[in-house]
Amino acid sequence: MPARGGRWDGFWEQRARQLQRQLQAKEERLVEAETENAVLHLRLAQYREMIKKSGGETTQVHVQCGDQKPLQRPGPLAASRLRLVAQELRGSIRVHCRLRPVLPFDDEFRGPGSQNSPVSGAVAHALDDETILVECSRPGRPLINKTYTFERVYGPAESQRAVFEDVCPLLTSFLDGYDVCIMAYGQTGSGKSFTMLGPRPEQDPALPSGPHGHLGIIPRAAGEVFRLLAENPSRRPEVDVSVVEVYNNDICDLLAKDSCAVVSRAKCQVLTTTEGRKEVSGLTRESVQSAVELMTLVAAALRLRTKQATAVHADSSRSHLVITVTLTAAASSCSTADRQSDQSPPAELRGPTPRRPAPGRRPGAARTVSSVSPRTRGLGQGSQGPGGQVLSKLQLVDLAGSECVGVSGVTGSALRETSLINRSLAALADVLGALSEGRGHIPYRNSTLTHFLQDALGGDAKLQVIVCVSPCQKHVAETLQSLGFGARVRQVERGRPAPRKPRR
Ligand SMILES: Nc1ncnc2c1ncn2[C@@H]1O[C@H](COP(=O)(O)OP(=O)(O)OP(=O)(O)O)[C@@H](O)[C@H]1O
Repeated sequence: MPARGGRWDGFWEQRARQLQRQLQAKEERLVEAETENAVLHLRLAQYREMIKKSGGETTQVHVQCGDQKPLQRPGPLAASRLRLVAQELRGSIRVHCRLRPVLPFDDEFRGPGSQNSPVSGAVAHALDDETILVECSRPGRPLINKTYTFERVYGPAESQRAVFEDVCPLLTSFLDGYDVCIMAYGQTGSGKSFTMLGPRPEQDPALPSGPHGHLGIIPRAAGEVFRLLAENPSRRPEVDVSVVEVYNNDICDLLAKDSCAVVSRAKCQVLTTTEGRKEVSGLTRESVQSAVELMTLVAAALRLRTKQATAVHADSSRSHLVITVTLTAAASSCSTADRQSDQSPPAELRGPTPRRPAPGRRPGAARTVSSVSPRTRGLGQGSQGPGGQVLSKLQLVDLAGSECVGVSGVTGSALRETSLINRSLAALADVLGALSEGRGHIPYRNSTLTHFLQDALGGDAKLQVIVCVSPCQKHVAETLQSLGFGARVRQVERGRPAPRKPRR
């Protein structure tokens, strides 16, 4: 065996790298096999259910005739549950991609680099539910097709409803005590606000009760959370909401009012609690009793959000928007997920243990607006739940868009905004890159955005990233960048969730 030190160091380093690569390849195969196993478990459960419903007749007939029909494709809800199971096996992060349609404004705005390009020509295509293809052409070079796979890919024709259906299982997790973060990422004008909020929600409060086919995830989620809570009022749920924008690296409280009740856009700081969690100091948290109340607050906050027309998008958001819904409720004797559907994954496939509040703990701040004193909410005080109370946080994030300054044509203060947006998004990519490589130091503090979202990015929250992309030729560089970001997020392994601990 070679001696240590001197020229042998290189040998050992090379050997270590080789073994690490082998280990990684084996681990990837293991995760794939476990995911397939989970899918088979669910199919088996579905088949057993079908057999039960048909009194066993179908099986007998199929067995006698040697019927080898392929398994039925699961319905949308079953498919959502399957994706959730796959997420849990992958370590609580899933990445979806949404390709928006070519829109009239794609022809209106032409950046300096796009004069000769076919503006409305779609070069990105959803090949199937999980694959997106981008045609990359460069002058004098052969056309290259690049494909990316995600847990789900939505084509241009897919509805807001279809996108929301995949988010729904995360909302049941939220009610069961898990922290959840749903985040839209993408280039300016790629459809992030449309996906998260719907069209022009600050003008129309986008109340979930109305007949709005275009409602985005946030109003639909508000409706769904309160619908689920109403199913089990004995949990005595309390919901509060805060809305902030991260603008030019500052956190601004969009619900804050001064002593004359005039909106103040107070600036806040990120703090670390004694439990090591990130909270925002002095943040206004309004107690809400219904989805309509929640969305009315959101709509008011959206009117304060910083916007600016650019050459790519006439109504571009210049800040990252984070809506945080906090739920405190008595623990349910059986989880919302269990009650909700007979399509629940087997118990051994469920996710991490939900977080419980420390006795008397109320995260957040001095200016919390709530009708109930935090001291009345200690563990074990709820009369319903044998395990006391659960506390969970749902963060809904509409990021500002990445953009190429040359194409968006911004100047002056907008240029500073753009540069800070791009820097914070680069910091986000760095954090996820560091997490995916399992680095010892994760640079959360390089930007206010990543510091604020630290618990969602590297903690035990269930994180869903929706990468939004434009189909147009003129945006192809940004599209590839966004898809690369999504692919990187998929590499993040945050440890396989532990089985849920029984509640006492
Ligand atoms: N899937 C879609 N179907 C129809 N219209 C869409 C879709 N996605 C986006 N749009 C429209 O495209 C325009 C740009 O979308 P949106 O405002 O969501 O972009 P964005 O990514 O949030 O941009 P920015 O980062 O600049 O704020 C809007 O007019 C929106 O209504």
